[in-house]
Amino acid sequence: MINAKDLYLTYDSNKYIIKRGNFSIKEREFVFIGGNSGSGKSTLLKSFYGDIPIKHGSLKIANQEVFKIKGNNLRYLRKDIGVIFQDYKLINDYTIEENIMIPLKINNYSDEVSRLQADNLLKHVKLSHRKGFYPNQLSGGEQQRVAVARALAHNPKIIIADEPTGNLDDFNADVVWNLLKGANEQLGITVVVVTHRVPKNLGINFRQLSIEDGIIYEVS
Ligand SMILES: Nc1ncnc2c1ncn2[C@@H]1O[C@H](COP(=O)(O)OP(=O)(O)OP(=O)(O)O)[C@@H](O)[C@H]1O
Repeated sequence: MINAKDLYLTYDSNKYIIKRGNFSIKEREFVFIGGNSGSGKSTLLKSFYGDIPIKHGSLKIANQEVFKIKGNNLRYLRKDIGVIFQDYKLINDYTIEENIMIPLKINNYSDEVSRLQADNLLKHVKLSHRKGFYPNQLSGGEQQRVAVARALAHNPKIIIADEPTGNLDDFNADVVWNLLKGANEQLGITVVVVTHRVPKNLGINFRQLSIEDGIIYEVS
């Protein structure tokens, strides 16, 4: 699903953030990426959806060579990917239902189908009763559940999450881990998560990678 060969990533060509990256992540795998602050974890995740200015080597996501994709065609890559951030990145001017509809609209789903899908996902993340609320009327844990629903909305093959529980207490972190586990187990979605806190007792098989001095290591 994700294949990197001699992957190099840099923002300004003076210093490579990722060097000689060789790894692969198979369909349906659940993978954690660790490493010290500033080691390049977010940079690596960004490269998965084509958001790095300078890159060398090969990076294939769902059989698409990311580095060959030009401009507007990135939307075809992003069709396969759902992204979750530590700070939720919901749009405050939109209701939570409308937030979940965004990836559906981008991918040309009709209004009717988008609304239906958003409402099903709101039910899935147990927020149907908040449908017309705006993000700033929700707790952090609730906002992250909306972000998970938005990431799932367009039926992606891969979910990429950057410290998805970084702002959450243990209870809300567990809710998010269970949603990601469900996406992996029940929907067969490949999940790649950057985290400092690998959850205990996740209850599924997972693999761990770590980044040190720009080099990606297999931990387990
Ligand atoms: N847009 C950017 N332009 C230039 N340099 C950047 C940019 N974003 C990140 N960097 C640099 O790249 C390096 C890796 O940053 P990155 O955010 O990938 O690390 P990280 O492992 O995710 O860190 P953290 O755990 O603190 O979030 C850092 O030295 C950072 O300063």
